[in-house]
Amino acid sequence: MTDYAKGLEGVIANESALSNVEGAEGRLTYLGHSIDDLVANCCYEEVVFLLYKGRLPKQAELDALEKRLRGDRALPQGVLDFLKAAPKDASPMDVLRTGVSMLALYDNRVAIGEPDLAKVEEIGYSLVAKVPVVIAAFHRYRQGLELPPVREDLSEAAHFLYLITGETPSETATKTLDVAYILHADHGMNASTFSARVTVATLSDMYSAVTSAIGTLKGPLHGGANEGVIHMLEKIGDPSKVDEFVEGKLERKEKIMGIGHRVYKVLDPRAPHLRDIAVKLSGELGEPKWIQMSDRIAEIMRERKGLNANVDFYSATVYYSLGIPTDLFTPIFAIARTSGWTAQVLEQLRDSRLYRPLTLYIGPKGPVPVPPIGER
Ligand SMILES: CC(=O)SCCNC(=O)CCNC(=O)[C@H](O)C(C)(C)COP(=O)(O)OP(=O)(O)OC[C@H]1O[C@@H](n2cnc3c(N)ncnc32)[C@H](O)[C@@H]1OP(=O)(O)O
Ligand SMILES: O=C([O-])CC(=O)C(=O)O
Repeated sequence: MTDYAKGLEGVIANESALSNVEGAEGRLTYLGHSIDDLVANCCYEEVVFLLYKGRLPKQAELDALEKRLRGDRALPQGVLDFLKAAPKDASPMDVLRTGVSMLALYDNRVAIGEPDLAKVEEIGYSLVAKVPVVIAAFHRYRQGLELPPVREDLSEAAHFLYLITGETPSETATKTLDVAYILHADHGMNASTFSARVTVATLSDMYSAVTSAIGTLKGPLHGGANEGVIHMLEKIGDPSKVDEFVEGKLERKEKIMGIGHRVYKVLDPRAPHLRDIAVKLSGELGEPKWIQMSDRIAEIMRERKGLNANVDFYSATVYYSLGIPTDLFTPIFAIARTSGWTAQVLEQLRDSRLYRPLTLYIGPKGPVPVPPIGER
């Protein structure tokens, strides 16, 4: 049998200057800046600018970007009507996927064919501004509440927390979510970004690309793992039960959510940032058991399988500690990753080639006869 890279493992599919995932070293940089330095010195909006423009903004440029994003938060009435009418028990990721697709219907900048990059960039910024509002609006409506009036005096992280709770968030909560946004913004040729690039490389449009990406992020082997982590911790219930639970999973050859990575062969460099925050927040809440259970799971998996925690493992406890409902965890990942998806779509369009790999055909050799239907 011809050898091939199942799941495209190890295959280089394109060039990118945006993020560098160094799997053996456990390093992640955006445009050469380490995520550690970005978390220490920047806000999420600076990272959005970095991904779009290839360099960090000066103060006036940051101010202009913030103004632009804050001024682009209002949703078309048709999308608000859909969010209100959507089944209350729908998955927020499904609602987001449809909501983003619907936004295209109200945007006359959308065009297929040879792209107008300036317009595609405008749509990208618009999605960075609107994706959080789509999620928050659905979350409010499903509880029978109104969406609080959109505000222009709050950062991206603060505004999302304000919309879902109706209250101006604390500085700690805002800073926590801002750091999570920075850490989730971009990550090389991950599955959802790949979907976005494949879609736009047919010269389809930005909304189609981000819709594809949302559908891809949702799966539990990708962004959906953060919700799986909390479900797992709830099921385990107590630190004394961790060993038995993990051993059972390993015996049955089942996956532990939030553990393992296709590229990182050592600890995911985003995980320690999120763990530090999770330790602090769950301690403040007087609920250290979540982090105790997480740490023990990570320890067993390291020892038994040589596998480490990924970004989804501790982000789950961070969001839980902020009081965010579990089914908004993956949508929050989508909010942050919209910056990376849209920047990568722009990068794709600047030097695009259709993605079209091959299949190793393993079906019947044929020609297989086609008898009339009554004779089969
Ligand atoms: C943001 C993100 O997308 S980060 C990833 C989020 N996903 C998760 O956390 C889901 C759990 N993790 C996984 O399923 C995997 O580690 C993946 C999908 C992330 C990457 O996996 P792949 O590179 O495809 O490795 P693959 O699934 O082939 O696993 C290789 C081996 O490690 C084992 N393994 C990998 N991850 C896990 C896990 N989480 N729990 C138990 N075993 C695991 C596999 O069973 C397999 O073992 P075997 O060789 O004995 O059969
Ligand atoms: O890179 C990947 O395969 C998955 C991941 O960690 C991410 O998208 O952040």
